[in-house]
Amino acid sequence: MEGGFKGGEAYQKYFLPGAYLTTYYSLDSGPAPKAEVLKFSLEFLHKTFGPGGLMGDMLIDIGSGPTIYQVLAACSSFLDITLSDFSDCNRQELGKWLKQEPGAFDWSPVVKYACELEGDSGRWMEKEEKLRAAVKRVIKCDVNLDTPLAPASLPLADCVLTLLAIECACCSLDTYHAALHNLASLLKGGGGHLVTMATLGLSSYVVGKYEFSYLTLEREELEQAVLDAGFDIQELLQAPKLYSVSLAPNTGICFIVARKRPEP
Ligand SMILES: C[S@@+](CC[C@H](N)C(=O)[O-])C[C@H]1O[C@@H](n2cnc3c(N)ncnc32)[C@H](O)[C@@H]1O
Repeated sequence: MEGGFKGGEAYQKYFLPGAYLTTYYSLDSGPAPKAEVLKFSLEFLHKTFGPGGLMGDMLIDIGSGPTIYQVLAACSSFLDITLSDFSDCNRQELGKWLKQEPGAFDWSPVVKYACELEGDSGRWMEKEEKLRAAVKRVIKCDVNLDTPLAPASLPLADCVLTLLAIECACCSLDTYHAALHNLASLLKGGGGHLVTMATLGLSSYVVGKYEFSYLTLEREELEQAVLDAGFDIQELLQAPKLYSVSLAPNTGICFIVARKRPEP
């Protein structure tokens, strides 16, 4: 990849929410690797947040981007959901869907799949309404700050969710470790959970005509970073699910559910 690390400012200038969504999140374009990754993610999230899974008052999704798939399962088990992202364009895109504005992305195929997993594909419209009601705010975040949600300040959360975002925000393994520590500070001690998903073996991915950097991680590096940030890993799922050789040539994906250790 030319030009090395491309962080938050590149997202502000060059990220195209619409292109990202149609490239990586259109389920109805038939069998495609990206659709398999999305379905696999929805299945993992259903298992994690579905009946008998994680629940609580407050969940904060970090680096939401323009997507809402990641909180479809959680909106039935958390009362107060915060979506957050570094980029203005992504927060605006989220607002379009939440307020049902013209031009909002059609998430209905994804919502229907999530409802199928819950054994109720007929109630997808109610699911969308439930999610809209559960999302209480969409705010700026920067994982590289020791107060990632500043200037907003929220009560400590029961769960921090972050998919495919920290790796885009960090230029090195050291900054990745620091970012996880920053996210740990948003959680209740001794009970708060981190749920994260990273793509393995990826160094960049394409949105539209722009190539964004992605911190290349192996499973062991991800695992160690979560442990070092003060978590005990409760579940780790690695899968050889691939995105696209031309757009995002990864070697697999990895999910982790971890519980924050009690403060010393
Ligand atoms: C690949 S997208 C992931 C979006 C979504 N979570 C998903 O699962 O598709 C990466 C996101 O990270 C955000 N980002 C980049 N730098 C960041 C930073 N320093 N802090 C928080 N988010 C950042 C970008 O704005 C972008 O929305």
